[in-house]
Amino acid sequence: MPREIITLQVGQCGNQIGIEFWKQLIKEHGINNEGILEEFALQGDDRKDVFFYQADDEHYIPRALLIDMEPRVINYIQTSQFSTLFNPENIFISKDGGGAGNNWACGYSQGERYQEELMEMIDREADGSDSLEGFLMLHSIAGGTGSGSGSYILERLNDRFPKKIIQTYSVFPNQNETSDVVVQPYNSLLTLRRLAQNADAVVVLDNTALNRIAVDRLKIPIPTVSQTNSLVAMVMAASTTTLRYPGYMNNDLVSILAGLVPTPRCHFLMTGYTPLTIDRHISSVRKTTVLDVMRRLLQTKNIMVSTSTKNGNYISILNIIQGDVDATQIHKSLQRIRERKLASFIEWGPTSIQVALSKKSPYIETSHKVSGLMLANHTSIHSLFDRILKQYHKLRNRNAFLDQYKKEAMFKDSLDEFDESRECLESLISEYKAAEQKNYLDWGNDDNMRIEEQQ
Ligand SMILES: Nc1nc2c(ncn2[C@@H]2O[C@H](COP(=O)(O)OP(=O)(O)OP(=O)(O)O)[C@@H](O)[C@H]2O)c(=O)[nH]1
Repeated sequence: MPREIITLQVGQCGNQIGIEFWKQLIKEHGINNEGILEEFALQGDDRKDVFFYQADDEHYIPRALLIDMEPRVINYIQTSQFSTLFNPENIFISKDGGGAGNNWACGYSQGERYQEELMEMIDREADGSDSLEGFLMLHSIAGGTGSGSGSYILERLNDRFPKKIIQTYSVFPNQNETSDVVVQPYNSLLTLRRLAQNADAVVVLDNTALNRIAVDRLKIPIPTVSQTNSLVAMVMAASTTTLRYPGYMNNDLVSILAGLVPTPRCHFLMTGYTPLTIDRHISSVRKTTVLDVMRRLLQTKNIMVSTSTKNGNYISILNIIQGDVDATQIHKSLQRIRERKLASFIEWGPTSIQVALSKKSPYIETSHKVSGLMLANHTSIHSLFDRILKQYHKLRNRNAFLDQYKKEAMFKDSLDEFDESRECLESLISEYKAAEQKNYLDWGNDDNMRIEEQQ
């Protein structure tokens, strides 16, 4: 029985990374740009029905909803070579087409305004699955639509489908760039509250780290958006391989997340991938034994979040290893990593690196024997949230750029929404800091207990 997953791509970034994800998926499953299965892929034993369904004419159609408040990116997709891949009924562009002007409040209220149409699309798509497992949302947290409308949709999804998994791939803004979106700390803070409260898992895709990896590891002096997006697509495709190629374990999202998220609030995940390639840029990796791959996945420089995993501890790790590998190599590598103490884990629970061996698509040639993706829950993610909070305080202390927000009903009479979101983020940061302590499971149970702050 397939456990179907519906993908919602929201806003410019969501749709841009979405199209790269689908390009990668159709390649891996031997489906052409129009959705037709290639002759050579007719005998495949892969599970296409998790992410696709077949139309009456046998075309494979992505279980995807393309949502934006301005038409540019979706129009581009509709006039590209993938114009017939998606179900036109699953495309939503707001009637006024003006976008959300990089304003969370405007994006949120547009989500509310168009809720009927949006929920109708989601319900129709959900009714079309036999055994829906959940939703993936792709978006950025810093603009207006992906962050604001994305937040609204997350809340509605949680109300309407309380038993379904909601996982997001959330793009965090590049902290090293002078931002084109001056209010991105506001938008990020408001979105993080919804991600904390309404998602089961958030895969953090950090533009700061993606850029650094493209420059340092792949020697691309000025990476384009499309180049960083192919890194994202690689990670997204790899993180779904165990769902798409049947194996013994990790065949559904529930089992993947059960191992990665032991306490529900700490559900923000990091990724690492090796060996990396984009276009013809290949990282300097020549040798890919299982141990090499697993060791590299633990190096901060390969992790796609701009925090240092040298500080703090791993709460959990899942390595998805693809290639010609047998179980003995995995056991030996795990033993070596333990002996060398290459990963520092939390002390309040049973921990070890979980490994899923997964098939590779037979239709794509790769230059390396073994490749690996790490999905990890690491306490140092709080430093990313700390940075957003600091930037937020800078703006908020001056009450800077609040007029655009006050124009929307939600902020007209009070700015409580900001304060509540700040509290939520502060509490998330405290939770991750507490998770670094041995007595984390007692934390909050005893008023007298103090958690030592680790700077
Ligand atoms: N990695 C990546 N980041 C992107 C992409 N497009 C935009 N971003 C980032 O996303 C943030 C801006 O969000 P957008 O997705 O452009 O905005 P939006 O959600 O469409 O909202 P509005 O433009 O206000 O309607 C910035 O931090 C950008 O750097 C993309 O294709 N890939």
